[in-house]
Amino acid sequence: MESHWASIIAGIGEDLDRPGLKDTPKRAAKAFEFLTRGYKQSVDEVVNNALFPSDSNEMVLVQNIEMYSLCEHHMLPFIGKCHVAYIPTGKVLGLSKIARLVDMYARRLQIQESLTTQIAETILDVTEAQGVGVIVEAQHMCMMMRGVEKQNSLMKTSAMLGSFRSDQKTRDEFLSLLQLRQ
Ligand SMILES: Nc1nc2c(ncn2[C@@H]2O[C@H](COP(=O)(O)OP(=O)(O)OP(=O)(O)O)[C@@H](O)[C@H]2O)c(=O)[nH]1
Ligand SMILES: [Zn+2]
Repeated sequence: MESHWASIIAGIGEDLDRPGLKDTPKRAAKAFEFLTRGYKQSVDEVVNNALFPSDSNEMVLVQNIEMYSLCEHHMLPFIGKCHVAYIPTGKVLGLSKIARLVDMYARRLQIQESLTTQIAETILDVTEAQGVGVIVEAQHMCMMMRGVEKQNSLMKTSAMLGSFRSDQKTRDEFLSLLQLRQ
């Protein structure tokens, strides 16, 4: 990646030998490795068996998980929040693991719709929940810094699985819990 960053810097007409840019290809390569580190993670490793028996069958919501991703079209950041809810059936997932799973998928090249679905399907798969609801709201730098240059548009996507899809009351409970506190 380092040599490719050097070509990009040369490509924009910059002087690779100027002192300020001397280590930039190396830094940029390292930064991009970090920004896409989700490719090196797996669900099993992230979850680390942190599933705990519980007889709760009430909704669990983790709200406002901050999220940084890169759009797969321009490789520019999209930044926002993710809200994840599920209804357990006998076991609950370690709280931090929900945020770690969000990060694992966010730290890849993504479109927001796929990111949302991947998070929801994984939580359903891991917890064997009765249902899962995921909402992502994000601002896309490719729409702000360039292109159509809209500073205030917010993209909201949702994925509703199981009872969150089939049962209107569950869906309503999710949305009202979300509104209790922003
Ligand atoms: N659906 C969806 N579209 C996205 C996402 N991130 C970026 N895009 C869009 O991907 C599209 C790519 O369109 P193209 O016409 O191929 O590329 P472009 O010429 O750079 O498009 P503009 O952004 O309109 O200048 C744009 O409309 C982006 O807004 C995302 O997460 N979901
Ligand atoms: Zn984009």
